[in-house]
Amino acid sequence: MPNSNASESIFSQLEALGHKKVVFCSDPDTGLKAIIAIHDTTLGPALGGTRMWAYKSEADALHDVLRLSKSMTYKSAIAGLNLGGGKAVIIGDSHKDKSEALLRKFGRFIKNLNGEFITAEDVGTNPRDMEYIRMETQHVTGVPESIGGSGDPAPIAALGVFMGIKACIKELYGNDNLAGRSIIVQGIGHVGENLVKLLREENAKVYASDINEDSLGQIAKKYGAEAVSNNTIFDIDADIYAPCALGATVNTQTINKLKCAIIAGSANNQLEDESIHGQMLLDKGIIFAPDYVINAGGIINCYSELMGFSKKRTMQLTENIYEATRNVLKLSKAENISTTVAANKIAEKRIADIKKVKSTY
Ligand SMILES: NC(=O)c1ccc[n+]([C@@H]2O[C@H](COP(=O)([O-])OP(=O)(O)OC[C@H]3O[C@@H](n4cnc5c(N)ncnc54)[C@H](O)[C@@H]3O)[C@@H](O)[C@H]2O)c1
Repeated sequence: MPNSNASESIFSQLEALGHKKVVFCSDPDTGLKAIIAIHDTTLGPALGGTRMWAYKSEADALHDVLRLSKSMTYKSAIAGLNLGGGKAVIIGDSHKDKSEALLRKFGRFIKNLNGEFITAEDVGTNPRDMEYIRMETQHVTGVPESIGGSGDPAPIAALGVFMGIKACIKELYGNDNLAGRSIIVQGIGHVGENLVKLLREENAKVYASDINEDSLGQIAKKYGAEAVSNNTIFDIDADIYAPCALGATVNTQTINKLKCAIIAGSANNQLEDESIHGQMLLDKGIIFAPDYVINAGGIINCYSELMGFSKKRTMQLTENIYEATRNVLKLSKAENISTTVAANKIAEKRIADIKKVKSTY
């Protein structure tokens, strides 16, 4: 998790990122220490996951929740959802410090926000935890399917990434057929495996890598992908690199090695430095599908759960990621700006436009 600038005042941090509200939740009885950050609610209630992490300091936890909640505003805006951006962090070790009482107490804090913030699972939390939160508040998504939830978001997230990849292929080659195209998928976890399946169904050549060699071997065999070592992926001459494991894998060192023409994957915050590496990719002519644009399937799944949409409607909304990605690539080309800057501009324009709509009571 990124380190904070602890010396900066809390209000100047909120002002710098444009947050409207931050709630500190403290309950010594259950050991709960949590921060809920609401970045923007122009488009709708602020939705974002609850991350449980053993932060080194409270300042680091605040820094993380502010950064993550802002990116949720942009993710929902560009996906065309009527949701604002928010996020919560619970400070603690998810393996040792989690309890029913802690999660239910946290649910009470969410309840007190009267729907301004809605949560979901994230790093360190799971559907069972959401079930506990649900015992205290309606304002939670990602509960198990058996109690009316939308279930595992990974297949939907993978579909969104797949549509984003197709949009990039279309931009470069004039058609979006993946047959015969080659792609490196780094990280064959929940999203990565579903992505490999979709790619292989369209006869793309898939190079798969993962640090977990056992599951890599099994998954590669199951879908007819070629298993490759994580150390060699940047030497492979493939059309597309799909980071589906960790953030910051796109940096000065890897950009200089990379042979691919397109980067498009599910991992959050793929660029080590958004402005430096976004510009580097633009200069090198590598198409970068901004992660928050193409990995929006997870939030679309949550939105569908809230709205009571069918699976079919969820898939349709996710398929719109194709058009959203095309629009980003077109603006990037027209204005010679990085795709990240282009995506931010589109998201900010939608928020500004809807703010005007909402000015009439
Ligand atoms: N699950 C979702 O719905 C969803 C939605 C949006 C974005 N994302 C993002 O997509 C990424 C993957 O999510 P997931 O749910 O599939 O996670 P996951 O934990 O199921 O899978 C991650 C995989 O990456 C592998 N991995 C870890 N470090 C690696 C490395 N250095 N090199 C190669 N492989 C490595 C792990 O072994 C694991 O198999 C994450 O960044 C996540 O934040 C996930």
